[in-house]
Amino acid sequence: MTPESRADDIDVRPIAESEFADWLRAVNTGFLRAAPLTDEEVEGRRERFVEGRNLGAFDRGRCVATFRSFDQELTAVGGASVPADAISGVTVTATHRRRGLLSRMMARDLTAAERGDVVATLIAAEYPIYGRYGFGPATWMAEWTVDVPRAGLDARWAGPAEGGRIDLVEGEDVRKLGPELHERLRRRQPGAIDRDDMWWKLNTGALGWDTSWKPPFYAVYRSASGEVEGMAVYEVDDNWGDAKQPLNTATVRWLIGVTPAAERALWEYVCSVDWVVKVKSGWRAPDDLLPHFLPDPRAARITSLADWLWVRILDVERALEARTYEGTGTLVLEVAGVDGLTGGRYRLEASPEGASCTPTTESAELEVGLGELGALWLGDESAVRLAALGRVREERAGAARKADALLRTSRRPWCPDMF
Ligand SMILES: CC(=O)SCCNC(=O)CCNC(=O)[C@H](O)C(C)(C)COP(=O)(O)OP(=O)(O)OC[C@H]1O[C@@H](n2cnc3c(N)ncnc32)[C@H](O)[C@@H]1OP(=O)(O)O
Repeated sequence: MTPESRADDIDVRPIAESEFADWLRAVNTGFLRAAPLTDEEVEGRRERFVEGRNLGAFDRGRCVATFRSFDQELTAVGGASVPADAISGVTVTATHRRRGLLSRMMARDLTAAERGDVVATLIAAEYPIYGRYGFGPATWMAEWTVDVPRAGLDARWAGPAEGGRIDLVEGEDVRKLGPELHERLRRRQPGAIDRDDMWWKLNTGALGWDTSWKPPFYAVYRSASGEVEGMAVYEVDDNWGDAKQPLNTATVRWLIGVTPAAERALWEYVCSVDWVVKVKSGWRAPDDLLPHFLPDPRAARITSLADWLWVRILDVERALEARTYEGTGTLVLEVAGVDGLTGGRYRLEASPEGASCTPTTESAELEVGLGELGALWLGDESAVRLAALGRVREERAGAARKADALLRTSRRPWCPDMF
C-alpha cells in the first residue's frame, strides 16, 4: 500500500485546458454526482473554461480538488454594476478533505483584487465554510408554497388587467426575449448578477448533452403597449387524488417582472392554472410581494429561508463609493481584515448626491469584520443587530444606528440566480 500524500506534495495550480475533462470529473465527484460524464458534456462545458482561473489540486497526477472563478457583474445599491470575482465549483474529494486544500485554492484566487474586482461572490453549500475567508451573507432567499384553493383568488380570472397579456412561448423565444428583459431587471435590482449566453442555453434546454434537462412551461407577460415586462418559467408534476381530483404542484424555476403589474399578472397566472393546487415560488427575496398579491396572504407559507449570495469586499473604498445612500452623514469604520488583506480605517461621507470613502487616521466609530461589512454592503443586514450579537463593536455610542441609517435599504436585495 502506498502511504497517503503529505499536504505539501499536492500541487495546487491553474489547470491546462487539456486537463479539463479530469477536472470536471473531480467536480462531479466532489458534488457527489456519480453518473459518468459524456464527451459531449465535456465539450459543451468547455465554453466556461477560463485560462488561469480553473484551479485544481493534483495528487500523483489525479485531480482531487477544484475551484473556479469568473468575471461577474453584480448590481450594487442604486443600480451600478461592480466587477465581481464569482467563485463556483469548489470541491475537495472526500479522500483529501481537511488538509487545507480549500484554503490554498482560496488564497490563490483572492488576489482577484489585482484584476480590479471590487468584491468576490459565491453561493455557499454550507453556512460555516466561507466566513473564515472574509465572506458574509449579503442576500437571503425565501421560498413560498402557496395553498392555491385558500388564496382567495377569483376562479374566473382570465388574464391580466389593464390591457396586458400573457402568452406561452418556446425556449427559443425565451433565448430571444429573455436577455434584454433580464438586463432591465438586473440593472436596477441590488444583488442581481448578469447571465451569460450559456446560462440562457442551459436554462432553455438548448444543449443536447444536458441529460438532466426537463422541459418547463414558459410564460411571457406583455404590457398594454406590447412591451415584454415579465417572464415565468415553471414545471408541473402529475398528481391525482384517490377520488380523481387533480392535485398538481407547479414549481416556479424563475419569475422576473420589471413592473409590479408584470409580477402580479404572472403570479396570478401561475396560481390560476387549472389542476394546480400548490405553487412553489422558487428563490425570492424575503420581502417579495408574492404573498400580498393574494387576497389571503396566509395561503403563502415560507417553506425555505436561508442565506444566498455571500460577498467578500476586496476593495473597501470602491465598494462603498459604488453604491448610493438615501441619507446624509459620515461614518468612520475600522475594518478588520483577514490574512492581512483589505483591512484598515476608512471615512465614509455619504449623501444622495454621492459618496466618498477614504483611508483616515481619525478615531473609529464602528469596528466591523470584513464578513460583516459584506453582509451590510447590499443594505440587508443591520449593524444594530450585529452589535447585539457582538459581531460589530461601537467605539462611539449610537454608531451602529447611524450605520443603519446610511447603509440599510427600503427593499431587501435579491439575487435570483444560482452559480
Ligand atoms: C461556492 C461553492 O462552490 S460551494 C460548494 C462547496 N463544496 C462542497 O460543499 C462539496 C463538499 N465539500 C467539500 O468539497 C469540502 O469539504 C470543502 C470544499 C467544503 C472544504 O475543503 P477542505 O479542503 O476540506 O477545507 P480546508 O481543509 O481548507 O478547511 C479550511 C478550514 O475550513 C473548515 N471547513 C472546511 N469545510 C467545512 C465545512 N463544510 N463545515 C465547517 N467547517 C469547514 C476546516 O475545518 C478548516 O478549519 P480550520 O482552518 O479551523 O482548521
